[in-house]
Amino acid sequence: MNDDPIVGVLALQGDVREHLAALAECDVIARPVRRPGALAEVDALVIPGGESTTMSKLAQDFDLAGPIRERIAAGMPTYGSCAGMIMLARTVLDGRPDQRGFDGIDMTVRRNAFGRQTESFEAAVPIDGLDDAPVHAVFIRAPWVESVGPDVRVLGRVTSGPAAGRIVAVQQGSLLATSFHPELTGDLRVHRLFVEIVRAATSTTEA
Ligand SMILES: NC(=O)CC[C@H](N)C(=O)O
Repeated sequence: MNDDPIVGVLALQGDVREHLAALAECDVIARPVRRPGALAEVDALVIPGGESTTMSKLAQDFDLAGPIRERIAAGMPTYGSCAGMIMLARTVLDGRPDQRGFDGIDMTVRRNAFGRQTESFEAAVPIDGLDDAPVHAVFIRAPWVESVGPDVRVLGRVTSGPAAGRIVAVQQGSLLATSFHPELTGDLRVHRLFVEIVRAATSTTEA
């Protein structure tokens, strides 16, 4: 029954198509989620990169903010990349005062943290659990994680340059977040890692 979990991609704004394409290659059923009815049908959710302030507003306009928060609190596996990481954070620095996330991961993130001169850059980032080679990480006006709570596992940090040591990949239970955009590179390992998390979570709840 769990052979093909249904993984939704929050489709309000951002690079939705790229995540749907990456997930479709990972042996799951990938679907856009734009309405509460579609959310109710998915086992897991991906929150794409884009602009967190816009996503926050649209989530409220589309009556998805409350239901997503509730599903996450109830254990729905969720992966956020870039703006999606911001939406999953408990605390956001340099956000808009009215922006509201889904309160998933016990962490503080800083929006647009890498600064103007390094708005976009690429770096090799070793990720815990993906040990064969570092991930080629694409950062676009990305957040970094300033601090994490005791239940959050740090999976990856920037290894060189002025931002060396900054946390850019984390996991808390079935919640995963990266500052960067694996959906843009064709490297499916982060999506596969998430699908493993989804399979583990759905098999325990339905066993
Ligand atoms: N590429 C991205 O997702 C950028 C995130 C954006 N800076 C935000 O605050 O939401």
